[in-house]
Amino acid sequence: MTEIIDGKAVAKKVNAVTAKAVDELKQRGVQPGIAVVIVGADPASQIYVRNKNRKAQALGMYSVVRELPASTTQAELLAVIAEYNADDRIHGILVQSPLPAQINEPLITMAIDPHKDVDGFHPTNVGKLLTNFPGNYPVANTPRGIMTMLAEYGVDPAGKTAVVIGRSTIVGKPMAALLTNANATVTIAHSRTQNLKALAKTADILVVATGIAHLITGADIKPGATVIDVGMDRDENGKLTGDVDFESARQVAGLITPVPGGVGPMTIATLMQTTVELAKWSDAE
Ligand SMILES: Nc1nc(=O)c2c([nH]1)NC[C@@H]1CN(c3ccc(C(=O)N[C@@H](CCC(=O)O)C(=O)O)cc3)C=[N+]21
Ligand SMILES: [Mg+2]
Repeated sequence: MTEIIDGKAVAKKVNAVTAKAVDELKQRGVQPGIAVVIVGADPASQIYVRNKNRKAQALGMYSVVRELPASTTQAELLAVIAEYNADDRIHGILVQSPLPAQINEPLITMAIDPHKDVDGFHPTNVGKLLTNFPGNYPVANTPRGIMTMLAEYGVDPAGKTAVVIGRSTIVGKPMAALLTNANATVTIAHSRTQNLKALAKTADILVVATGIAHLITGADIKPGATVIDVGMDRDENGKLTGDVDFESARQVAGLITPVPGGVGPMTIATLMQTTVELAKWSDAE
């Protein structure tokens, strides 16, 4: 029997723990704060930013959204980051991607104080993840949220064959690192991978983050596998859909995330969790 992983329900559990942690920090005089910076008026980005802001406020955090025009220069954006790096009310800084062409995205990532890097994209934090460094540091929220869902549904990656389709800095690479650190045997596949679908079918844990709607179908899935769909694609009718063809995949998978209601809500919940952790760690310093 296939079980559907309820990302909304797991997110709710995570958010309940976060709300308690916010209260505890507030009693010590610290209100966790997040700054989200958005450059340009991409409507999809604006919706995510609004959702993040609403969730942060609902959890009792301090939340600011800075909307900058699409014409913002590299220097102007760097100045905004410097401002939040120096602002003691802000523990997490998120610069929403994508950024306009005139902005050098890696340089922006590097400009964020690694202790305020709520996305976990700064090379210092990526390096710590890759080296399985001890101690506290932020880790990319989408893959981390996926690890939380796996744990919640009793999926232990140790010894399992995992295939991650997608090699982005945001999802694929940190996902592979987390699964490797959890003792899975991990392959990263991508658009140039030969025999991609045959490879996918070897996976006990299959994570699909390609941006190609319904790339993976039931025929490409090992019976009983855990299938995690990171896709946020639009179908012919403009409806949100995943990289996995849910209807055929659910006939074969053991566990599967839906889109919407899977990875997305967990990303936001984990972002809030990370913000509170950054506040806690900075308070302990
Ligand atoms: N620096 C940065 N960090 C990010 O974390 C980041 C980013 N840039 N740029 C854009 C992407 C996208 N993203 C999503 C988060 C939650 C949902 C989400 O909650 N989705 C819901 C439904 C959304 C809907 O219905 O439209 C779901 O899947 O159920 C989606 C997308 C974070 N991103
Ligand atoms: Mg989802």
